[in-house]
Amino acid sequence: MQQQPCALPARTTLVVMGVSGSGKSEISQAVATALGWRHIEADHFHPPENVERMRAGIPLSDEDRRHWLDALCEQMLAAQAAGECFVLACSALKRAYRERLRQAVPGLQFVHLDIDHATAVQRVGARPGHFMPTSLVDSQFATLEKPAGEPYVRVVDAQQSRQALVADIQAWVRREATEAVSSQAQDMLDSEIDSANQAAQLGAEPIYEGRIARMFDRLTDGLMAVLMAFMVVAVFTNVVLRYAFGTGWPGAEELSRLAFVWLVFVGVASGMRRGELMTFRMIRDRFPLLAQRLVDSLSWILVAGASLLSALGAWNQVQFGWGNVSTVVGYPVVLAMLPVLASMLVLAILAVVQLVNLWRRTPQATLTQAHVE
Ligand SMILES: Nc1ncnc2c1ncn2[C@@H]1O[C@H](COP(=O)(O)OP(=O)(O)OP(=O)(O)O)[C@@H](O)[C@H]1O
Ligand SMILES: O=C(O)[C@H](O)[C@@H](O)[C@H](O)[C@H](O)CO
Repeated sequence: MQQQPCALPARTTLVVMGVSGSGKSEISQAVATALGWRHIEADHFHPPENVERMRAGIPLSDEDRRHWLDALCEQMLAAQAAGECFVLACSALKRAYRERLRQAVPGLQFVHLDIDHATAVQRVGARPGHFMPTSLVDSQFATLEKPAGEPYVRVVDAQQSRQALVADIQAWVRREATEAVSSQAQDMLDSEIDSANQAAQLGAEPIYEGRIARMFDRLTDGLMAVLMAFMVVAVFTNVVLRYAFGTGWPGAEELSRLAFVWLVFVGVASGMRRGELMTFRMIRDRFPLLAQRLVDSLSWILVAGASLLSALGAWNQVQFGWGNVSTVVGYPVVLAMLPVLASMLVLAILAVVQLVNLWRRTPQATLTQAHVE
């Protein structure tokens, strides 16, 4: 059967292991055929001396198996280099042998054909012409270190029918491949989310610290608390008056709207000072350090420019609204423009401060500090 190029990105390598007579050769060949994977028969890579030893009833030693395992590693790597999945039939009796194979092919899967001594002896004895004598079955069991507990291992009862074994192994391989693919997909998704989180994040450090900053924070925090409390009380009072007493406070909506405008603009200035505004750095982070500084500088110049333009607009509105009053309460409408003007001026100043910071701090500090808004 012709091997298909191996399309699965994970769990594409399998060793069918066990003592002599467990059915490695036959079952692994059937599994390889069913999956369309390359079949590698480890017995074909024993040097002639090893075969002669076994024929003579002498168990192989670690040393005898060393070069054989090396040859098997080469075969597995060759299959992988050719882009083929493979099933290797190999006794792999000791943990150290399996580790040697895993070293060459990380993530290698093992199916252990677990068989009892009597069945193994019976099967080996019923194979006329094979070099392996039944006298060596004892030594096979003596050497065997079961793989239970090692990674990517399935133990199956080798006394089952051939069809049941092939179906079981095939299903396990497919399940493992699906799980590996979905966990790879999950990993990719996680890393996408991580990089998205890195791309859009809160600025890590405050722009400016010091006595004035502390005063500014106290002032803005206090102002926001008062505005918030006022809005809650105004809206709540109005609702209670309206539904409980059939009256109302006509100015509540207008004043809470005004408080909201103040809250937003005071909040923007406060958030900017603390470095808490959302920043996007996905593209900027791909530049070398110097280019990052230049991009950051340009970004802060744009922030300063845009803030100044907004301040100018707010100033024009202040002049225009001078003398005008609101319809319900009658407060001067410049009160709604003042927070915009003040906030935009603060933003422009902070942007200039940050521009200076950029070139005064070390490149590393600049890296964590920079905002591209
Ligand atoms: N599930 C099974 N039921 C009955 N007989 C089986 C089963 N699997 C394999 N056999 C038979 O058992 C004998 C040994 O099988 P096989 O040669 O595949 O084992 P092996 O583990 O590769 O042995 P060795 O390592 O000595 O080559 C063969 O005659 C095979 O037809
Ligand atoms: O590690 C081993 O002792 C050998 O690989 C044996 O398992 C034989 O090769 C096999 O049994 C003969 O078919």
